[in-house]
Amino acid sequence: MEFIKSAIPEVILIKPKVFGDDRGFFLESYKKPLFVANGIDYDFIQDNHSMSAKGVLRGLHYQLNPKAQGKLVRCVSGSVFDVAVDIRRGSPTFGRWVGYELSATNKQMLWIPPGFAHGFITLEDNTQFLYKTTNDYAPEYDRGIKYDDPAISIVWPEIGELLLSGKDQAQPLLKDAEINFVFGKEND
Ligand SMILES: Cc1cn([C@H]2C[C@H](O)[C@@H](COP(=O)(O)OP(=O)(O)O[C@H]3O[C@H](C)C(=O)[C@H](O)[C@H]3O)O2)c(=O)[nH]c1=O
Repeated sequence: MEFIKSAIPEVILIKPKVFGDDRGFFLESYKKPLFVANGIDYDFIQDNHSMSAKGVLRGLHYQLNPKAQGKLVRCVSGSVFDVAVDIRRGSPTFGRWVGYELSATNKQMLWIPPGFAHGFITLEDNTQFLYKTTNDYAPEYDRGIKYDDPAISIVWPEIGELLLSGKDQAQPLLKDAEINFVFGKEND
C-alpha cells in the first residue's frame, strides 16, 4: 500500500497493492497499523455506499465540529473525479483544493481529514462509491459549499449536463459558509 501526500499534505492518495491472478484480484483496502504509520490515526465508525449515474455531482459537503468527519473514499464500480477543499481557518492552504480520478480500474483511495469539504462528480454510469467516516452522520451539523464557487475555482471535468440535489444547487459560497475548523485544532 503506497501513501502519497497531495499538494495539501494532509490529503493523502492511497494506492493499495493489488494481487491479481487467473481468478481476478485481491487487495487490502484498509489496515490500521499502516494508516497510523502514515499519519492517519483515526477510528472509522461508519461505512457509506452511494450509487450514481454519469454526471452526478455530490458536494461540497462537511460536518461542523464536534461531528466533523474524516473520510476514506474509493470507487468499486465506475469512476469519479474526487475533490477535497481545505476549510480550516488559518491554514496556509485555506480555500485550496486537490482532486483525483478514483475508479474501479485504478482502485486508488483518498484520505480526506476533518476540516475539509468533500465532493465528487461521476464520470460513468453505475458509479458505486464506498467510504468510511471517522464520525457518524449528524444532519444538524451537515453543511455545504457551492461546487462552482469562483473563490475556490475547482476545475471539474467536462461531463455535460450535471445532476445535483436541490440542496447542492443552493449551497452557499465559501465566504458565506458556516465554518468552525481552525488550522491545527481541527480534531478538537
Ligand atoms: C451522508 C448521509 C446521508 N444519509 C441520508 C440522508 C438523505 O436522506 C440521503 C441522501 O443524503 P445526501 O443527499 O446528503 O447524500 P450525498 O449527497 O451523497 O451526501 C454525501 O456526499 C458527499 C460526497 C459527502 O462527502 C458526504 O459523505 C455526504 O454529504 O441519505 C444518511 O442516512 N447517512 C449519511 O451519512
